[in-house]
Amino acid sequence: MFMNSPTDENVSLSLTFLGKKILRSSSVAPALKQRAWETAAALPSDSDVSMETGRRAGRSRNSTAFLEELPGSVPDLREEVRRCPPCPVRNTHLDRDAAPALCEGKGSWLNRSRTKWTAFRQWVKVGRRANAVTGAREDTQPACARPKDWEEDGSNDVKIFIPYDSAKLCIAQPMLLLSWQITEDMQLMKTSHLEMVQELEENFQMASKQNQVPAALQELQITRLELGKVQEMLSPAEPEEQRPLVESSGTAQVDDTAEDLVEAGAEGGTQTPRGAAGKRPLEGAQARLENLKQNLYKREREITQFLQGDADGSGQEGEPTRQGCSALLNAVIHKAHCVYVEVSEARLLLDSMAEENQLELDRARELLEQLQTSAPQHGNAEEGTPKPERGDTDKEHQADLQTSQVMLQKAEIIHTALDCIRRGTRPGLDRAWETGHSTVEPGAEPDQDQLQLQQVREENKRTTENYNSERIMRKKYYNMVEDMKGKIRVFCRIRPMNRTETAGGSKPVVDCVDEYSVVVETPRGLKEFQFDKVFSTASSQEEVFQDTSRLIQSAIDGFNVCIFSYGQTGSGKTFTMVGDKDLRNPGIMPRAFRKIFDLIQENASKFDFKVSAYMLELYNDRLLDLFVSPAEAFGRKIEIKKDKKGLVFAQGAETMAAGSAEQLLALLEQGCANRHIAATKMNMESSRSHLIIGITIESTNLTNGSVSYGKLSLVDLAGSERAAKTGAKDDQLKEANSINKSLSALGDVIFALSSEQSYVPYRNNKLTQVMQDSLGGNAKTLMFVNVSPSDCNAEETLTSLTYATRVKAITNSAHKNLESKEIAHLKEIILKLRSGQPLEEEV
Ligand SMILES: Nc1ncnc2c1ncn2[C@@H]1O[C@H](COP(=O)(O)OP(=O)(O)OP(=O)(O)O)[C@@H](O)[C@H]1O
Repeated sequence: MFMNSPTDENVSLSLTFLGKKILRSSSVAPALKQRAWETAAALPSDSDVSMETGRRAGRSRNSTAFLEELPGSVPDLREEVRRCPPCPVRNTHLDRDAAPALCEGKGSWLNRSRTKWTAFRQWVKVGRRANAVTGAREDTQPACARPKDWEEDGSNDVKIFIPYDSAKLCIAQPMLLLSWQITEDMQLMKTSHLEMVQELEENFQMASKQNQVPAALQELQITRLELGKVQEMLSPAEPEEQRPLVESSGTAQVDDTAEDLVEAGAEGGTQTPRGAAGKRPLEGAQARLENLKQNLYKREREITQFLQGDADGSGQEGEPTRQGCSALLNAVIHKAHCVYVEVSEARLLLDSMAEENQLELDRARELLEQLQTSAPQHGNAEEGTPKPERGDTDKEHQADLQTSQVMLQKAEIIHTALDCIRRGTRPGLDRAWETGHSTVEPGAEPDQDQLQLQQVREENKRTTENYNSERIMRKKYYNMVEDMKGKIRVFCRIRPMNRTETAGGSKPVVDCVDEYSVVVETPRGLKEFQFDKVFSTASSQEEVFQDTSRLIQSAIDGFNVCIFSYGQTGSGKTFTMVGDKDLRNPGIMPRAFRKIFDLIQENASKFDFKVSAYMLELYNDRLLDLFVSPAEAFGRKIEIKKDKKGLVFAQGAETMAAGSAEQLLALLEQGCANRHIAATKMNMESSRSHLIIGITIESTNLTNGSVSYGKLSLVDLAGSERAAKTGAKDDQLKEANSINKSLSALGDVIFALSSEQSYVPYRNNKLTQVMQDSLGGNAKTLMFVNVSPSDCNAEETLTSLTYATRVKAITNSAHKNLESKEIAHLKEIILKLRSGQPLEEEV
């Protein structure tokens, strides 16, 4: 290729060729290829080079920078070409001179090409070597200056003729040249990297050497601080001058010198002059530690002396302060008491030590008593025996006395210490010190502070008791007022844990705080509920009934009374209302029957009573009469109606008269036998229906003839249940759905009543229809909310208690169902006329 016009582009192309890039064949005219390779070494001036560089930078700054940086890049080569004399490979004549054999056709094409290429490279090297010899810098005049005639030519265009076959090699050679150059460059880079790494290592070593001393000092400073803290802990009442030097030297002095540290470690805490700088810092720290150890031993000795009653050294220098010892001793005894309480082995050990000590104490006291009473009797010595010298005997006796006193003191101190540890009480050593006694009895008179503390404690106790009793009274009166207002009363009963729950690893989470409050442990903390009465797991059936009996009196007096139990399945509703299966623990119903007839008996001289009862169950949304056989019951249609006074009655159900409690009990047993009961996962005898017993008590006042109608409704609701928990399937699932539906309807009624809504949805379910006169009606109502104590039922328990809290808000309007004598007489006449009976003439 030949470029006559040295445009930038052409220069670029030709230099690119020289600079190890292969020319693109498309830019080479085929005709020219045939002739020769011609390179226009444009030899641009410096300004041209900079212009060129700038333009390229505009196009691709990164690539340009890269080319300019690498040896053999475009500017490099340009410079090289500029410095060197024209290439001698101008034409094939050179070939002829250099290797005539080749020119004469000897040698292969490849050999000839190689020779020419070698000549070209030698020409390039000449320029480099010349540069190296003169040490010329790039910006100075090149050592291998251009021949003068060349400059005189005034032509910058130098034509380099490369034979075509050489050019072919040139096309191949740049690759070799490139790889060679890259290898060389990489070698250079590697060398420089190694140098850099070495330099960095040296720097790092120097820096770490510089840092080493401060780091060590810092470490030692921290050690000193820690030691200072240890000493502080060990000697709370230590005199000022014994405090660790660290306090005075400050905490952030990282640049402390080794001398400072030696100072800190000086023996006995006294300062060593700064001149003692030959010691190493660690030695100073060790000395300090040694000093601390010595202090600790000293303290231990002092305390031991103190405990042994060796107060002889009082007033001596270095004696521990009384407060310090007392505080420390208290702390030790407190810790020992904690261990005694918590570790059974320690308890055993201390108890056995106390027993041994007691024996020792008794022995020591006995011995001392003997010695005190048996003073040496010099005159009574038996005849014939040599009389000891009076002075010797006295001395011996005195010595024995002293020894036994010491023994007693020792035993008493140990006794005090053991007693304090066992009881966790503060030793009365301060008082012993003050009074000069070395021993203090466990029951020793407390000091003024203790007396005050005792008084405050007792006062607190009294105040708490007063508060509690007042709180209970307040609740009681509040309930009475609520009762008078007609509020439904709610009792809560917690049943005991059953075997399944205990075996399953459940734990109780429900507890009664007092007789009006119950708390449930929930994941979010304790939740407290207040009721008119709370019965704990320990409450008996009798106790539960006692609070209920007042209502039975109301029924006798002509009020409409309803007692019902509500709660999760298996929570103890039937147990509360009916009792256990064989009625060894009768519940409210049998007890109520007895109570009715007891009261009737009591009032027999004033009233005439008639008692009748019906017994229904609501099973799968059907009301069934329990006084007839199940088969017959399914054939009957029972409807809930209301009389003129708003009292509910069951039309179509048998009503049985009862003249005694036994008759009523028999009826109850008969009814319960007909009731639907089945075993579920939650309860072996789960009631699958709601049980409703209505007992009507008609009482006629024998004095004025007035008649009152009291009604006692006793309802044992079926338990709310989750099918998954009870394992209910098929028929049981149907039963459970019906139970839940009716309870939900009851919930709606309770919600409407408690929120005083104008419409109460009694008619939505047969259960709510039956209970209409008990909830919000003309009744005194008592609800039992039965709960399980177990954590596995905690969710249901919370639901039940929340439900029951709502019920408490409902107000009934209870009033006596009373008729005057006249009305009663007129009613009787109407009945007789209707039935066609003759009317008796009144006298
Ligand atoms: N206070 C209690 N003391 C001793 N045992 C009790 C107590 N309460 C309940 N139980 C026992 O727990 C079991 C379940 O009680 P109960 O049948 O009364 O539950 P329930 O609430 O009526 O259940 P369901 O709604 O399924 O009929 C019974 O064996 C019962 O004897």
